[in-house]
Amino acid sequence: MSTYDVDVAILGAGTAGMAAYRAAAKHTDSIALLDGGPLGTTCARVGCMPSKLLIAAANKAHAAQDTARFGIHLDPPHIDGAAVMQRVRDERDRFVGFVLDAVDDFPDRHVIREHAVFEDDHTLRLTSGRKLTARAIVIATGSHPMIAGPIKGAGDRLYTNDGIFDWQDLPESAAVFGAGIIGLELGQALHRLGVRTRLFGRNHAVGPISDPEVRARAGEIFEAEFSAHWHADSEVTQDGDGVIVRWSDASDEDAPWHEERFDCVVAATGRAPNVAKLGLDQTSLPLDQNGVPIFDRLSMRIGDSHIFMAGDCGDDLPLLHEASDEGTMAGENAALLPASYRKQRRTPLSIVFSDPQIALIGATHAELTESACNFAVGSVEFEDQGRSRTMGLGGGLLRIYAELDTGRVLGAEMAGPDAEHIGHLLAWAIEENATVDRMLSYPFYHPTLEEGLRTALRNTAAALSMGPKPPLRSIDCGPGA
Ligand SMILES: Cc1cc2nc3c(=O)[nH]c(=O)nc-3n(C[C@H](O)[C@H](O)[C@H](O)COP(=O)(O)OP(=O)(O)OC[C@H]3O[C@@H](n4cnc5c(N)ncnc54)[C@H](O)[C@@H]3O)c2cc1C
Ligand SMILES: NC(=O)c1ccc[n+]([C@@H]2O[C@H](COP(=O)([O-])OP(=O)(O)OC[C@H]3O[C@@H](n4cnc5c(N)ncnc54)[C@H](O)[C@@H]3O)[C@@H](O)[C@H]2O)c1
Repeated sequence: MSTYDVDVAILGAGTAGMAAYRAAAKHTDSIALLDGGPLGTTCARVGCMPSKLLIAAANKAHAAQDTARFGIHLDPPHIDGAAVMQRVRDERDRFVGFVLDAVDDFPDRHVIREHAVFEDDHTLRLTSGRKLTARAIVIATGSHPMIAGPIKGAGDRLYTNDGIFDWQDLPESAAVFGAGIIGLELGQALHRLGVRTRLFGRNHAVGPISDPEVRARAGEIFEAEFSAHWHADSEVTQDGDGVIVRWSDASDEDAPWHEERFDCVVAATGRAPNVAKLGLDQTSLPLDQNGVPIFDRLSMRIGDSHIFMAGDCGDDLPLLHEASDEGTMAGENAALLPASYRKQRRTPLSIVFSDPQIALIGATHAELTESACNFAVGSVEFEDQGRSRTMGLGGGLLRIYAELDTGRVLGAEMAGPDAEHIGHLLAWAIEENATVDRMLSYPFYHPTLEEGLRTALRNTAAALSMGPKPPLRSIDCGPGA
């Protein structure tokens, strides 16, 4: 007979927590899924889905303004900001509804609508003051936007992803801080929706790109479309119902300072795991310098304890599909303790839904360089690539990294058209341990963007001394291949 109130307690009913719940429920009926916050998941409420809805509207507006070069002349489109935001909210609410229905399907006895903090390794204190003991625990508490430095000066004109999808209308102007994934996606979307936008980054980051050549190419394409400063010093002050931003180029101490007024600041300056308020200091868990428990990413177990991490709170790969995988592993292992299984992780894949899209697949350029791995690089530029050119999709760069001697594809970074699809093809091939030679044996249709992938593979084979360099633009495979 158990001495604990429940077998498995799960802190957080987001993507990771719900996956943990489903996995644990296959093995035990004694579960508490705890969450006192709004249900619906970060992904559906304030993350992946509403951001992609905003981007979809922005890309429609952009396409409607970009027809003249095809010989099609339209009146400039009228962007009805209130209607744009109405669709974002309506569709977002639909996605949130799907999640709420899923939670409604969980037995009431399993769901406790309260937050929890640790009193000791097995005891949780709930918001109501009630205590709950658990044999095993999964921490799946997510993350929150980090606000630090000059942007605090924006006062109540500061927005994060937690607030902007509830806007009733689009602002006239916005200063977007952070040129990471969220900043690029939202900054470009606001610009395309007619919002006067300026993007301020740090340390020359362009999304998550680590390859200097891909980063330079992406930066050049974005800068040609909207105002972006990849390494800016800035000062922000609230000015009535707006903000004044002063900025200069941080790479040059003699650079002049500029000043511009905006309706608001959108902060996309990184996210921090929700661990600080969990009372982890009351436990025996090992913590890293940021206070995040140190766990094994193949089992999600913290040391040899009965406590597991899952999702964004682990500060590892804060992406939806990773949160789901981690939740499943953590929930199953929590229920099966003392058995705890280690599982291979999937090939890393990260996609930014900007235009050009960005994809990082497998090992990054930075990881390979730091590990002193012997690798060769082959690339393709999409500016003159047949399909990209016919569709007017614009340029971009794909660079593929392959192991010397074996020809095994290790990774790739891309900023270019339809990187979401080419990224998947590469990730699936890496998952199968494919070599460049093997990938070149796959079929490629003409004229497609995938022919650009083939050109990059042929160039990689040449760089490995495993094949001839293709003729310029791979003309032997068709025009613009
Ligand atoms: C703007 C934006 C866009 C994104 N777009 C993408 C994308 O396109 N693709 C992609 O793969 N990823 C994307 N992400 C990342 C993705 O949304 C996250 O990786 C994922 O939602 C993390 O899920 P989670 O379960 O860890 O956290 P969450 O879904 O945030 O769940 C955490 C839950 O824990 C609860 N909680 C917190 N503290 C406690 C406590 N003490 N006790 C009990 N419960 C607690 C919270 O209330 C919350 O419900 C995006 C993120 C953002 C912000
Ligand atoms: N398409 C997707 O998969 C997707 C989309 C959005 C978010 N996400 C997830 O959410 C996470 C968080 O996204 P994010 O964009 O907030 O973080 P991020 O870490 O990608 O980027 C934050 C950027 O802000 C910069 N920065 C910090 N302080 C600054 C300041 N004061 N001024 C200017 N720049 C500053 C940082 O140098 C960094 O480049 C991502 O890591 C990602 O995993 C994924």
